[in-house]
Amino acid sequence: MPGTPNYTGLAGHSHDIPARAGVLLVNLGTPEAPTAAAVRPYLAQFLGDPRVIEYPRLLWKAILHGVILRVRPKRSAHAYSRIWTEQGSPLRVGSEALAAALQAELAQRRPGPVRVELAMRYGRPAVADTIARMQREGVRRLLVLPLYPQYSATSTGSVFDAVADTVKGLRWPPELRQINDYHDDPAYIAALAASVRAHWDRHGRGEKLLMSFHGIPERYLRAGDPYFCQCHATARLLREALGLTDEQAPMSFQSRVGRERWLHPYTDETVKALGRDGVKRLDAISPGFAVDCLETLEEIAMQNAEFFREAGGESMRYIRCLNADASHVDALAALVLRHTQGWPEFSPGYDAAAAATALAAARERARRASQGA
Ligand SMILES: C=CC1=C(C)c2cc3[nH]c(cc4nc(cc5[nH]c(cc1n2)c(C)c5CCC(=O)O)C(CCC(=O)O)=C4C)c(C)c3C=C
Ligand SMILES: [Fe+2]
Ligand SMILES: [Fe+2]
Repeated sequence: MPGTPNYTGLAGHSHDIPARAGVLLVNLGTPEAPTAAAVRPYLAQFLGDPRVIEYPRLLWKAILHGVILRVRPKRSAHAYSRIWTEQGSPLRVGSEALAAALQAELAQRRPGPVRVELAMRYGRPAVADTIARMQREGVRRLLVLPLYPQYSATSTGSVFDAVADTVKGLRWPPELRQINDYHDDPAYIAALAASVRAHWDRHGRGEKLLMSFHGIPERYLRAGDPYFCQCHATARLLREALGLTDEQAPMSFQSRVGRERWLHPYTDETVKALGRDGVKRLDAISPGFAVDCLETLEEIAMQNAEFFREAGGESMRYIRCLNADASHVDALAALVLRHTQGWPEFSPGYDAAAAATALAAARERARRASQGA
């Protein structure tokens, strides 16, 4: 029988629940509403993270609270209001849809009780709350999959911090595995290439395909962050899959904040230069984002498309992220299966019926205990 038998005589004790495996998808997080009041606490948590801003702490806290959090929330809220949907923030809606689709796919491919949950690094649902709840519900093995194809200390590394902090506080932490990155995963690259080809079939082919990745300060690259090289590797593999040259498919880095130098070339300068150089129809894709968000829908599809037109281009068409597309779900499911080898819940021969019976019995014992029977 899966799980640890309960020898304690304490009904509802944590041993009493059959073991299950969990997959925790983690994305960046997003404000609760497109308003300055909702954006402020989100930005305070995000920009207060020492993984994101590597700067002398006291000095940075003073700048953050004294200057940035007085100005930026209003500006960001305006940008969010341009992309907000009836269901809420695109990042949340897309991430939830992806988690649900992955849950369904894994349930089909594997016999065991596998739980897929979504947490956010900043805002809600918090990583700590989600892992603690999964633990209470019997998750004894946990795979953490940050929704960042390329590793950066600022994104993936920070997710691992949150996981480590959580595990420290648990009496009985789950067995833990973490996926660092999947920037060169063949199924992921194939899914990206297929999405570009589908776009070409529908809209015709632009003269160039711009691949824009989120930037980070160049200082972090020099300190050893592998992000820049992983972005280059993704870009090269995508070019190869599509049969394009560096010229036909340039890459760039977007979203810089502050005055220091970030990774080059910058996306805004690149689209302006392409427009000036006589490119008329430009395709753009963001292969560093699993799910569409402010940085793709507002910054690329709206802002940079406008920069391109102002510089003389005719139209820049944005190719959406893979979101909950079947090809994306298939790629992530295969990734999960590779990283969970040896876990009984994912292995053929797992007795799902026995686990379900044990779970029902444990629930019944807990119900009786709570009624004082
Ligand atoms: C100022 C430092 C920042 C670093 C370093 C950084 C790295 C980084 N970010 C992402 C992914 C996303 N970032 C998003 C928004 C966003 N990013 C920053 C700043 C840094 N990011 C800010 C201030 C914001 C908030 C919006 C704004 O005020 O401009 C998002 C979108 C969130 C959403 O709600 O839609 C994503 C996704 C990665 C992958 C990364 C390092 C590689
Ligand atoms: Fe960011
Ligand atoms: Fe941005």
